[in-house]
Amino acid sequence: MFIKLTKSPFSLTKLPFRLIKSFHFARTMAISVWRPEDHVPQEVKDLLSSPGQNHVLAFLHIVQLLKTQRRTGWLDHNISPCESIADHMYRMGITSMLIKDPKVNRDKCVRIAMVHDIAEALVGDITPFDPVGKEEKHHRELATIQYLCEELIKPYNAQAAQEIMEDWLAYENITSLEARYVKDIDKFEMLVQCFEYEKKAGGKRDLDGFWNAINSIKTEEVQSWAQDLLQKREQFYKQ
Ligand SMILES: Nc1nc2c(ncn2[C@H]2C[C@H](O)[C@@H](COP(=O)(O)O)O2)c(=O)[nH]1
Ligand SMILES: [Mn+2]
Repeated sequence: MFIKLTKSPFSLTKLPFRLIKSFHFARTMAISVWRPEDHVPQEVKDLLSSPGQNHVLAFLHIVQLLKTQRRTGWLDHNISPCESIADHMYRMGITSMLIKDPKVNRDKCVRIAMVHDIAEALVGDITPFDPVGKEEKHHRELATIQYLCEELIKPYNAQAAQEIMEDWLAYENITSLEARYVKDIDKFEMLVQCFEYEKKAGGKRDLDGFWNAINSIKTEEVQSWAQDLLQKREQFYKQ
């Protein structure tokens, strides 16, 4: 959907001609307004508009898109088949159960892991290098989680909608120790997967670009896992 800027915010008469020309271009500049509802599969729209509205089923049909969408970072490196978005979140959930730090609520980490990329069902898996950019990615993902919680989850279970929204925002804004751990596990799980793909390719695949992510890992416990992984990778490439 596009919005056309038709009203010029100031009179054109005071500007030199060269600017007027470019302003005409600017006037017709279109701003794309990305909306989650424009990316909902027709089957789900039909289900939501039918008399036998089933919000649980509609939501689960959207969650299915996490099971089928492959992770872009690997596709960009021609790794096929590769893991889906759901595969990534599942192993993050399992990893969260292993945290030893007694200050951490592990169950809360599992919840955050399970929902942190849920908006990608409609937004897609955007890498840090994607031309979409961080701001637009955040806009799309926030609009999507708000849509999922308000339109699909809340009509069935308002409390669940609130909790999922809170868990997603905690991750997005890193507002708790649990969110910090899950942010770290997000990168660590990706690096474990990266090493698994490197080993599967017999070391012939260049995935070095992923390993800078180790610098984003802030907690001591997850960083210790990552350092051990790095050592095993170095040994693998020495053999
Ligand atoms: N090369 C890198 N790719 C990265 C990094 N962090 C994430 N990614 C890829 C992996 C996914 O395909 C996609 C988004 O991942 P999220 O789990 O953040 O949704 O981007 C990185 O540091 N380097
Ligand atoms: Mn993730």
